[in-house]
Amino acid sequence: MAATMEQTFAETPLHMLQPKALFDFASQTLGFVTRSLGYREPDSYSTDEDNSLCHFDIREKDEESGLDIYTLNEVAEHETFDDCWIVLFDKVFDVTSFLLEHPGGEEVILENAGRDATLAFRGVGHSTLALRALDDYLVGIVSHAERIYTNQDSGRRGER
Ligand code: HEM
Repeated sequence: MAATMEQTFAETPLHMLQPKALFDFASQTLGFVTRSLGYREPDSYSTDEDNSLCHFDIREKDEESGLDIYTLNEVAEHETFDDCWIVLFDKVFDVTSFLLEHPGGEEVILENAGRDATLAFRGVGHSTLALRALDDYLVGIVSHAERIYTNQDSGRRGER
């Protein structure tokens, strides 16, 4: 519904208003104008998912895979039972919902929470079933400079 101005202010000449009333008038006018221009309180931005104007996705994507790029520092922010990411073969996985499902128990994954778990993962000798299960938890790829396995030139390091 369109915003409307208070009737009382509209009917009273400005010079007749007391300071308090003048202040109210000014803040109402400002509120009216800002709402008309589409301004909303910052809190309301997150709840309005339909408004695409308020949705910014500025994360860089990997050209080759199309995956979101994360630095290892960013991955390290997700190191708890409620928010657990790990890195396997340079890919980033959000395994939070998998922790309690993991046949090997949640502890072994939590020991590697927020970090590269490739060596631990490979050490167990996971089955192809386990490898396929990874897809469900993929959220991104490690930044190019920090990749160990998937850089095209990683095998040539040290030649220069
Ligand atoms: C998203 C990541 C992971 C997935 C999807 C996954 C999946 C699985 C699956 C399906 C199994 C059953 C055995 C098999 O099929 O290989 C298993 C067992 C196991 N996993 Fe994982 N796993 C993950 C991460 C890890 C990590 C990071 C570790 C760290 C050490 C780990 C350690 C184990 C262990 C110790 C077992 C038990 C092996 C046994 O009792 O024989 N897993 N995992």
